[in-house]
Amino acid sequence: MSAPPDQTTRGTMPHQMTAGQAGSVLPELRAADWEVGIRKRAETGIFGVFAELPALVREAAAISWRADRTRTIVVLVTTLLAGVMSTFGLLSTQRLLVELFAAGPTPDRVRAALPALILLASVTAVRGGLSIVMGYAQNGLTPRVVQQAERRLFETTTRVELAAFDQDAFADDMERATRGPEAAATLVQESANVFAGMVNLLAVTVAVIVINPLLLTALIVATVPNFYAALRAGHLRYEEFVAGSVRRRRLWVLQRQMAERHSAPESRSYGLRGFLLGQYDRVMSAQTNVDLNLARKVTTTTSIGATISGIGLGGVWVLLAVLLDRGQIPLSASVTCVVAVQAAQRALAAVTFQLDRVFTQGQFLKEYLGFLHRATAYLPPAEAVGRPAPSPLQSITVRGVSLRYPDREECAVDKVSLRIEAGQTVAFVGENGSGKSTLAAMIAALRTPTSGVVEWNDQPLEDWDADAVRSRISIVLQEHHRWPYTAATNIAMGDLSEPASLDRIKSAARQAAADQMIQRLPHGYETLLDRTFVNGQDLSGGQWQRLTAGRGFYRDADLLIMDEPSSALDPRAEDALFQSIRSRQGTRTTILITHRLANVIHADRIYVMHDGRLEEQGTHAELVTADGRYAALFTLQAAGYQPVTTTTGEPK
Ligand SMILES: Nc1ncnc2c1ncn2[C@@H]1O[C@H](COP(=O)(O)OP(=O)(O)OP(=O)(O)O)[C@@H](O)[C@H]1O
Repeated sequence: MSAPPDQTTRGTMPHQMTAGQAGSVLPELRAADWEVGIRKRAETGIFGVFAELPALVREAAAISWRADRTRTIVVLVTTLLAGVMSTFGLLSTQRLLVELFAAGPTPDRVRAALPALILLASVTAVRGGLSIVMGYAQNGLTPRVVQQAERRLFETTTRVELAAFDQDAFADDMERATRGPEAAATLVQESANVFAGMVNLLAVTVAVIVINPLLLTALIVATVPNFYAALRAGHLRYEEFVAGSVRRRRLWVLQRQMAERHSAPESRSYGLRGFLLGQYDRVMSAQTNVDLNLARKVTTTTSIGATISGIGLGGVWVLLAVLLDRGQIPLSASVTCVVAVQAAQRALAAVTFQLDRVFTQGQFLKEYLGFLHRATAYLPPAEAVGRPAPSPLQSITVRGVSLRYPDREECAVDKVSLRIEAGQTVAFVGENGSGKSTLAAMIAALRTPTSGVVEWNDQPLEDWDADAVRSRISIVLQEHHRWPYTAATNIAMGDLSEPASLDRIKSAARQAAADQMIQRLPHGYETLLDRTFVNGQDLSGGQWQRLTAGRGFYRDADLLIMDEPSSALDPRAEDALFQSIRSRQGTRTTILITHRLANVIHADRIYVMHDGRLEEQGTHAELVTADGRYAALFTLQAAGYQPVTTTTGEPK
C-alpha cells in the first residue's frame, strides 16, 4: 500500500518501509514535477547549453564589474597576458629546439639559440609575475563578488511575499540559487583562462601545421575525444545536481533531526532513533545509487575518450616515425612536433577543465539569475513605491474576502465581510483550521486575498504603501519565531525604526508579564537566547510566548493582532496579559484570536469562523442568547471549570 502524498512528505511509517517500495514511497526520492523544465534544459545537450555561455559570462563580468572594477580589469588583463606568455613560451621553445638541432658546431648552435633562450627565460619570469598579481587580484575580488551577489539574493528572499513560501519549488529553487554568487566570482577568471587557453591551442595548431599538415588530423584525433568526454562528464554531474536537490534537502533536514537538541527529547521518548536512521538509510541509499550511477557513467565516458585519444596519439607517433624515416621532415622539426603535441595535450586538458568549470558554474549562475527573475513574481508591485503612508487608523473593512492556498480545493477564508472601528477590541474565534489566522494575515497585509478587498480607512490596502501599513500593525504570531539574540533585542525587534530604549523594552515586557522572568535570567535583559552560542540560554515555551507578546507591545501600533498569545501561559501570566490587552480597549484597536473563550467575553465584537466562513458575530451576550456555535463552544469549555457533581447535585 502506498501512502498518501501528504503523509509521505513527512516521512513514511516504519511498517511501510519495505525494500521493494524504496523507490516509490518517498516522493522526494523521485524527480518532482517542477524539475521537468530544468532537466529538459540540462538535457538539451552540451553544445546547446554552451550557446548560453556568452550571455552568462557577460552577466558574471557585470556582477564582478559592479563589485570591484579595478580588480576585475586586473584579473582579466593578467589572465589573458599569462595565456599570451604561455604561447610565446611555446614558440620560443620551438625556436630553441630548431637552433639546437640544426647542423654545425655546438658553440655556434648554442650562440644561435641564445636569443630564444633569453626570450624563454623572460617569458617564464613575466608569466610568474603575472600569476602573482592575478592571485592577489582574484583573492581580493572573490569575496567582494560573493558578498554583492549574495546580498542581492537575500534582498530578494527577504522581500518576497509569504505566498512564495507556499510554492513547492521555491525552497529548492533557492537552494540551487545559493551557489550562484561563488559561481559569478569564478566565472570571470575561468572564462579569461579559457580564452587564453584557446589562444595557446591556436599557436600549437599553427606550429604543427607548419611542420606537416597531416599531423593536424592526428593531433585532432589525439585530443578531441578526451575533450568531449571531459565536457560530457561535467554535464552529467550537473544533471545529477539538479535531480538531487530535493533529496539533498531531505538529507539535510534528517541530519538536523538526528543531531539537534530540539528534536532530541521527542526522538528519545518515542524511540524514534530507528525510524530516523531508517529514513536516513533510505534517502542515503537512493543518493548513493545516484552517485554510483553517475560515477559509472562518468568513468565510462572518460575512459572511451581516453582510449580513442590514446589511439590517436599512437597514430601521431607512427606518422612522425614514417615521415622521419622517409626524410620528409628534419629531426629538429620532429622534436618540435613532439613538444608541440605534448603542449597541445596539456593546453587542451587545461581548457577542458576550465570549460567544464565555466559550464558548471555558468549553470549555477543561471539558476541564481533564474531564481532572482522568478522571484520578481512575488515581489510587491513596482507601482507600490511612492504610495502614501496610511493615516492613523479609523476603521478596517473586510469586503467579501477569500483566500485559497495553492493546491487546496477549499478556500481557507471564504467571502468574509466585517468592519472594525478604531479603538475596538474584537475577537476571532472558531475551531482549528476555520481560517482565523489566515483572515488576520490578510488584515495585517501579510497575505493578499484571492478575491475581495481589505480596506484601511475605507481605502483598499493596495492603495497604501505596504511596508508603511505593516509598520502601523503589530502582530504576535501563533507560530512565533525564537530569534537567537538577547532578551532585550528580542523585544526591541518589535520596532527598529528608532534606537532601542531599555525603559521602553521593560515597559513592553511588563505588559506581557515577562519582566520578572527576564530579570531572573543569568544576564537579565542581556541574556543571549540561543544555546548554540557560548553563555547562551534557552527559555520554556511559555517564557518564549511572554517574550513574543512583549515584542508585540513594544511597537506603538495602531492595530495589535494577537494570535493565540496565551496557549502556553500559566494562569497568572495569562491574566496579566489579558489585563494589558483590555487596557487598550476604547483607545487602541486589537484583534484577538484565541480558543480560551473566557478571555473574549469583554470584546466589543466576536466573530465566529467555521470552515473559512464567518458564521456568527455579536457581543458575548448576543452570541450566548443566539445559542449557536459560539454558545455551544463556550458552554463546553465552561463545563470544564464547573465542580464535578454527584447525581444528587452535591459537589464531589
Ligand atoms: N500556508 C498554508 N498552505 C496551505 N494551507 C494552509 C496554509 N496555512 C493554513 N492553511 C490551511 O488553511 C486553513 C485555515 O488555516 P488557519 O491557520 O487560518 O486556521 P485557524 O483558524 O487559525 O486554525 P487554528 O485554530 O488551528 O490556529 C486550514 O485548513 C489550513 O490547513
